[in-house]
Amino acid sequence: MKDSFGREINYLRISITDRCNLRCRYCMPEGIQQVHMHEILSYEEILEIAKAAASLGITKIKVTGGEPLVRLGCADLVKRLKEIPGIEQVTMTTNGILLKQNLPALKEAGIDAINVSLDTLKPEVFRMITGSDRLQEVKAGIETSVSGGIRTKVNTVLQTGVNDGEWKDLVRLSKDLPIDVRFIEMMPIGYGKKYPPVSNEDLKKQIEAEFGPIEEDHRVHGNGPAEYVRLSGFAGSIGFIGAIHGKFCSSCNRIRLTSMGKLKPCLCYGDTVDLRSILRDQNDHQEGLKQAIAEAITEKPQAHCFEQLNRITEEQEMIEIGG
Ligand SMILES: Nc1nc2c(ncn2[C@@H]2O[C@H](COP(=O)(O)OP(=O)(O)OP(=O)(O)O)[C@@H](O)[C@H]2O)c(=O)[nH]1
Ligand SMILES: C[S@@+](CC[C@H](N)C(=O)[O-])C[C@H]1O[C@@H](n2cnc3c(N)ncnc32)[C@H](O)[C@@H]1O
Ligand code: SF4
Ligand code: SF4
Repeated sequence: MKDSFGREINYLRISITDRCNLRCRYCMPEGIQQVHMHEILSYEEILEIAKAAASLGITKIKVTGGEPLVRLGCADLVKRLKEIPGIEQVTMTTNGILLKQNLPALKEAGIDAINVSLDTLKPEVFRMITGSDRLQEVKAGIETSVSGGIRTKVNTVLQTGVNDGEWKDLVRLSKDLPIDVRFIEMMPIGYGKKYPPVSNEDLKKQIEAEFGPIEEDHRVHGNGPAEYVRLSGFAGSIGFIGAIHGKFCSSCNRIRLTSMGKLKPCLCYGDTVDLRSILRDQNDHQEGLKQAIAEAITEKPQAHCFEQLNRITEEQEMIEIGG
């Protein structure tokens, strides 16, 4: 279905938990206040919502978190999402810690692609950013995903004075392996407000100066907002998610579901439509859900206002929204 600005909305991001086994400094350094499991949508409820969304034209689903792989049964959910008529792709964004052990089940479930967040290749910087010593597990997750034949991308958020000196090594990850390395500009949501974004436009120039001419890559790499370039002799591509310096809202194609059943039309604003109450209080779930999802799509704002911090109304942390 189209929103009121003519954008086709075909991509639903589902946060299946707001718990996480890392404590990234720009996302949730203290961990979330745990809510009772009853507050969180059950897998059955998520599937009902996905079914209603598919009937309105959603064809692509991203499973995210918190950390999606800390919730038991995640691979089975992927399998059941893929069985919904109209759903063409189910992909996942993960911190990679539990990926290696979950890969067989995810493959079996038919996962279409996996994005792994990795901001640094240095154990001491990993510890500083995430509060954890589990860098090797993340790397093993990426390697297992690639060698298992899954389309794999790496998500990196650069921070000045922390990991911005590592961009060359991170770019090189895609030299020999067919993975896309994507640089995401920090967004002023939650703790992200404390850290200014490193400009992807400047980074592109630095990459070109170091690795030679970049060529735009128009092949389809996923369903998200990244722009891709190719470097001569590289197996994978480099992607840029320039939320601040390369605003992409005019081509937005998505809505987001939080783990507590709130449907968010836009990352930047706090407005939501409550789907959980429809599931728990109404009889004809599918009809109620369809109406509510259509309402959220219709009310989708034209663009974010990250350049004017006082206009941002989202008060949740990124861990609750799912990125
Ligand atoms: N501003 C903005 N940022 C987004 C949006 N969608 C994704 N992002 C950012 O891009 C990051 C990476 O998203 P991913 O979960 O890896 O997935 P994706 O890039 O949307 O999708 P694929 O390319 O299909 O894998 C997110 O964590 C956000 O930081 C969006 O709608 N608006
Ligand atoms: C919120 S996490 C959820 C999935 C999973 N735990 C992970 O880390 O991939 C999804 C993505 O959001 C990114 N992210 C978190 N806070 C951000 C912020 N303020 N600005 C930009 N990206 C952010 C993370 O780097 C990660 O790639
Ligand atoms: S970015 Fe992902 S891994 Fe890091 S704290 Fe947030 S949800 Fe957890
Ligand atoms: S900030 Fe809002 S409108 Fe812009 S791309 Fe993200 S969700 Fe879409």
